Parts: sequence; C-alpha cells; structure tokens
Amino acid sequence: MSRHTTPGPPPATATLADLERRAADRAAPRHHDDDALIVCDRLVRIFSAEGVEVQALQGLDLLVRRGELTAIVGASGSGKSTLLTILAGLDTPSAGSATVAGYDLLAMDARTRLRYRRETVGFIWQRTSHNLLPYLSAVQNVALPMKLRGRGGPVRGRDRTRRALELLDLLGIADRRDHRPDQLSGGEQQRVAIAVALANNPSVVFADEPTGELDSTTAADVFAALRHANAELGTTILVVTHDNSVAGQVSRTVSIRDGRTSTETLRSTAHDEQGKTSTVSREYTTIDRSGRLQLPTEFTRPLDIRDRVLLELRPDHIEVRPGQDADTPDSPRDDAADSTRDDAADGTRDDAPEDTTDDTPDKD
Ligand SMILES: Nc1ncnc2c1ncn2[C@@H]1O[C@H](COP(=O)(O)OP(=O)(O)OP(=O)(O)O)[C@@H](O)[C@H]1O
Repeated sequence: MSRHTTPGPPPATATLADLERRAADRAAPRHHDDDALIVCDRLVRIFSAEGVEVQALQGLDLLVRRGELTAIVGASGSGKSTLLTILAGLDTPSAGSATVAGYDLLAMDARTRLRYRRETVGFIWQRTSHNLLPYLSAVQNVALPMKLRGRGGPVRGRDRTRRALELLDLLGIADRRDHRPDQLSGGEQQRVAIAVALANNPSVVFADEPTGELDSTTAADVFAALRHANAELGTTILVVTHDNSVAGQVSRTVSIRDGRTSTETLRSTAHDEQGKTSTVSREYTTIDRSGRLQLPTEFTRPLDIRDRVLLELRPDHIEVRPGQDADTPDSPRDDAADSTRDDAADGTRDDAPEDTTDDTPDKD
C-alpha cells in the first residue's frame, strides 16, 4: 500500500444526473477487492489522560465496499465514535493502517487532511445544531461546502444553488429551501444535514448517531432519507447507531466489542413460492486477516470451553470442540486434532478453504 496516495482530479461538472450515471457504473460487478473503499487493518487508538491509558481501538479490522450502507453498533464505550472520527480525518490512529478512497489516514499531512475532509468525506453529527449554520437558509447551508471547496470544486457560481436545490429535492425538503434551522423541525434539520454532507459528492458519508435526538417516527424518516441517498446516488454511507430498529433497516450491521469488530449481520430479501417477500437476517462471527475469530461466551460457557479448543477440518466446515481432554496421553484422535489445529493456526494447510466466512456457524 503506497503512502501519500491521492485520488485523481474530479470531473469539471457533476450534476445529480451525472452522479446517478456514475452510481449505475459503480453498481456493475467487479472483482471483489477492487470495490474496497474503507480498509482498516489492526487499527489501534490509545488515549492518555492524567497518566492513564485507554485503548479505545484494540486492533480493529473493517472492510467496506463502494456503495454499501453499513451500520456500526456496539455498547457504550466500545469505540464506535473513535473509529468514525478517525475515518473522517478528525483524529489520528496510534497504530495499524486505515485507508479510505486511496488516502492513507496515518500518513496525511495537514494540507492533504484538509482536502480529504472537504472533498472525500461528508459528516453528519448527532446534534442537529452542529450540522448547520443558524443564520443561513437550508439552501445556503447546502451550497456552503461547495463554496468552501472553491475554484477547484466541480460546481461553480449559480450551479451551486441549482445543485443544492436538487439535493434538497432528493431528500424531500425542497419546500423548506428558504427556512433557517430554527424554523425547521429536528428531522428536517437532519435531512438538510444529509444534503450538506452530500454537497461535494463525497466518496463516503459518516453519520454519528444521526437520529439520536429524534423520536422514533422522525428517526425512521431521516434514516429513509439516508437509504434513499445511498440508493439513488450510490454514496457509501457508514452510520453509527444505538438504535436497533435503525440498524435493522440496513443490509449490513457490524458490531464492535472492546475496540474490535466482533460480529456482522447481513440481511437480504427472500421471495417464497407465493411471491411473498421477507427479510432474511444472519449473524456471522468475523475473522480477521490472520484468521483469528472470537467465540461468543454464550457458545463457550455451556460447553465449558476455556483456554484452548480442538479444531477439526471437515469438507465443508470446521469443528470446534472443548480442548480440556487434549492433555490425555495416548489419544490418537487428540494427536490428529492437534496437528490439524497447529496447521490451521499457522495457515499452512494446503487444502484449507479460501474463504471460511460463510461457513461460520449461524447463531440464529
Ligand atoms: N479523548 C479521549 N480521551 C480519553 N479517553 C477517551 C477519549 N475519547 C474516547 N475515550 C475512551 O475511549 C473509549 C471508546 O470511546 P468511544 O466514544 O469511541 O465509544 P462509543 O462506542 O462511541 O461510546 P458511546 O456509544 O457511548 O458514544 C471509552 O472508554 C472512552 O472513555
């Protein structure tokens, strides 16, 4: 991975119609790793306060592909906001690697960081008052990031107002174009905030609890607006949320525990023979690039699994059995299992399956 990598120059103009065309192009099937937009590898963030160190991220791995709408969930203090502020270029990791749209987040100088924040990412905060300038109208707020981007930006002069109006229209609030934030409801303010985040046609939009201050009906409206922007413009969106009903509306939810990604839920739509549609949801345990995975305590406790396990490779799955009897002498089965485990642990098995993610036991 090269350092100081910067993406190519933006196109001269970019109307919403252009964006939609590009979204369609992006949707064309490609080799899976060509589509990786966000790649975090063993990301670490340590905070030091008054001589005490807090390891907010403890070797987090994450891969998000172009065009995905992903929710990040996790208990309070698990590291969600720390991750998002690093990805948005507002904080720097202590170790590991993080790349977004070709930018190496550990190697950006101040000028590149500023450009990254203006051009490549959009951000939506939980507090509605953080997202908009109170003395500007909705349309002026949306046009402002295009103006700040200046001459090098893809949209100029009067086109900025036209594009701002198109974005407000896309998000269903064009009729509020001349209202200031204090004349808008919380949900309307957040929809304008989505338009602001999309103003410079970013590669990715990060949203930290964007519906946290809203009642459940308004939160559903705002989330529907995010989904609509993702579907229409193809913008990659990463949302941190506590709200399970919100997380349930996206096709992929990544769960963070103690500063690491732990599980991932994928949802898809199934059609039965009568033509009825339903959502199928499956929770997977994530495997890092070194092949490590975490066994959930609700699986290990009933089987009294501690310290070690026996792994056995089967044609289409891997068996995990309690390892407490592994010390028993003269047990040929244990020897075989130990050798399987050693080979699997150092990744030297010739016949090991290439991708075991889909074979991870389903907890549903
Ligand atoms: N600037 C900081 N200085 C010291 N510790 C910090 C700092 N920022 C975060 N932390 C600590 O890092 C850990 C992760 O915090 P973070 O805010 O990322 O969690 P979170 O999952 O977003 O929590 P919440 O859902 O409550 O917002 C916590 O233990 C927190 O106290």
